[in-house]
Order: sequence, then C-alpha cells, then structure tokens
Amino acid sequence: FFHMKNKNYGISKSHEELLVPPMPCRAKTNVMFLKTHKTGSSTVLNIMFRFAEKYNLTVALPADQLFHLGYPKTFVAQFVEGFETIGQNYNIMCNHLRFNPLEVKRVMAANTFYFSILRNPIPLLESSYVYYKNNVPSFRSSRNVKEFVASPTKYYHPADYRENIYARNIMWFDFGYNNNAKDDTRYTQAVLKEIEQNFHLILIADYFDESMILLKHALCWDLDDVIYFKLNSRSRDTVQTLSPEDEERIKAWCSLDWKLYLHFNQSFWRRIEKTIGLKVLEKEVDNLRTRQKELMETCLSEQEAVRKDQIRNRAFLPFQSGAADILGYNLRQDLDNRTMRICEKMVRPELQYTSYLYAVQHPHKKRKEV
Ligand SMILES: Nc1ncnc2c1ncn2[C@@H]1O[C@H](COP(=O)(O)OS(=O)(=O)O)[C@@H](OP(=O)(O)O)[C@H]1O
Repeated sequence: FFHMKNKNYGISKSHEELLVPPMPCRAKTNVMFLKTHKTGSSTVLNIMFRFAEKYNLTVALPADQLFHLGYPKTFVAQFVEGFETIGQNYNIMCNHLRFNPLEVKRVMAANTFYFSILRNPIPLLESSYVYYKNNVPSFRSSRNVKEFVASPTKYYHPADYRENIYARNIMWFDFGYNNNAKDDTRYTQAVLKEIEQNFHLILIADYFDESMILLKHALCWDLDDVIYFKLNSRSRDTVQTLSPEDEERIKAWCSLDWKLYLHFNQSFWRRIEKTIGLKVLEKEVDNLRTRQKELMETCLSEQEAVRKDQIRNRAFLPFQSGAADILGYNLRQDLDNRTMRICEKMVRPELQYTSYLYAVQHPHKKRKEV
C-alpha cells in the first residue's frame, strides 16, 4: 500500500509543496467509521465497503439478520458477526451503531483510525423528520416539520424518549451521549473533549467533497478510493422548507448538536489550513469532481439520481422510509463485465451491500434478506 502522499496533485505544485518534499505514507487499512444518521453516512459506508473489497479486508458486520450493529442499543462487541472466533482482528467497521469506545476497541485493532461525520443540525432535522415521519412519535403527531419546530415540547414527551431519538440531538445520541441532557457548558465542553480524544477526524457533510479530500490525506488513500455517487438523497418535492425563524428554533431545540457541529466545523477548517492548505484542497476537490463526472458518464443511463419508481433493477433500489422518495441509479446496459462490476459497487445501496459482504465473509450463515 505504499505510495507518495502527493501523487494526485497533478503537474502544477504549490509553493508550499515544492518546499516540503512529499512524505511517503502507507494507506491505513484499519478504520472505524461512526455512521451517524442523515449525514451522508451511507455514501461514506459505500466508500468503506469498496475499499474493504479492494484489499480483501475483514469487515465487522452486524450479526445474523440485522443491518445495524445493535442500534439504538449501546454497542457491545457481541453485535458483530463472528466476534467470538475472529476477536480483535477486524479491519473495517462502519454500520450504524451507538458509540461505546471500550467495546469498539475490543473489536478493532489498536492502531485503528477513528472518524465520523456531522451535518448542520438544521437540514439534518428536516431530513430526519421526513425520513422517520412514520416511526417517531413526535413526528407522527405533528403535521409537518414547521409545526413540530414551532413547539417541539407539545409533541415530544419523556415517555417516548427511546422512540424519539431522531427528533432531538441525534448526533449527540449516536456518539453515545444523552440527547436530552441539560445544555451546560462544563458538560458540553467535557463531551467535545472526549470526542476529540476518541476520534482522529470529524468530517462535515455540508462540505462533503472537501471532507473526502481531507479523509484521503488522513488515510493516505488514492483519489479513486474516495470517488462516490451521492446515495440516499431525496427527491426535491419531499424536502420541506424552513423559514429563518424555524432555523433559529432548531438551533435552540437541538442545542447540543448545534454546539457539536460548530466546534467540529471550526476544527475541520483549522485542520485543512494546517495540513493541505486551501489551495491544494481546491485543486483536489476539482480533480475529485472531474473524476466523479467521468465515472457517472461511464456508469449511468441518466447522468443523475432518479426517483424510486424509475429504478429499473430492484437490486439497486434503496430502502424507502417515511414521506421521503429516496433516489437511486440506473446503470448503462452496454457495459463490459469489468466496468459493470465497478459501477455496480458505486450504486449498491447500504442494505444490499451489507447483505452481499455478509454472504462473502460468512458463507455458511443464512444470507441477510433485504
Ligand atoms: N455526498 C453527499 N453530500 C451531501 N449530502 C449527502 C451526500 N450523500 C448523501 N447526502 C445526504 O445525506 C442524507 C442521507 O444521510 P445518510 O445516508 O446518513 O442517512 S441514513 O441515516 O443512513 O438513513 C440525505 O439528505 P437529505 O436528502 O436531506 O435527506 C442525502 O441527500
């Protein structure tokens, strides 16, 4: 896995790069991704699964018929298929789980790289509302997201805390903390510090391409490893609009997530400045988008995601939920076998990919039914 860290920069090098000779680095293959909800995390999971396949890595997959690692229960090692025999020898872990560092460390090697992704809590709550409309009591009992955020306590009751996790500070919850905790500075500072200690990198979904470049550098991966097609997005007509007042209400209602987001958004940009710099970032983001466009032209019949009822092959139909129309892709039918394999991986939704890898890694177990 050795290659030069700067090999994808192209011909024109920045002043800084010429002064600092590129350091050889080794691609990290022990990686844990905390998959947060409605943050672009299915797109990241697809990147992780493709990397795992490329290098024949062992993935810590959910046991038996589950598609998540025990979520919303706090993670324990027994949620991983084969843990009793495989022990602390997994390379990749990226299915949904509620973070619990000591138990995750029982599964992942000591030199594992930990990262996660956050999204602005305002579009996140709207996305969550539409997606979990039928599952979450406080969403079910309100007419739309505007009505919910106008007076959340009218719909959000302590008796339903467990079912209501998607309605308040969901990222805080995914990281393993109490999403109904009092927003007290000493407490939030302590949590932020703990997350900083547990994770090597926190990405920001609102700057997804910049995040992929930072990830590529941190992991010493190739550009092609972080090329993606956007997965799990909604048709525009299932997105509900929010006013500036609604946005302020969400910041107050999800204040723990808001603090989390502000903190790591700042450290994300500081990290970029300190490592690759904005100039290199911009150039690499351009490269990523060019490569992504090329691959979309190669792989797809339509050059974009299509609505659920337009997806021809049901094997590529993403899981549908709530009031959302989750988009997917149609592959071109004239692809040669090798290209077809590459393209299939790019568009394979989370559940189908989890089931497929499970069948490959645990051939004697019953396949997960999607
Ligand atoms: N590349 C990229 N850039 C920006 N945003 C992206 C990207 N990929 C996915 N998304 C958006 O993320 C939302 C889906 O998130 P998840 O995949 O984490 O959802 S899930 O919890 O696994 O169901 C979903 O948001 P909404 O469309 O607002 O619902 C996706 O559109």
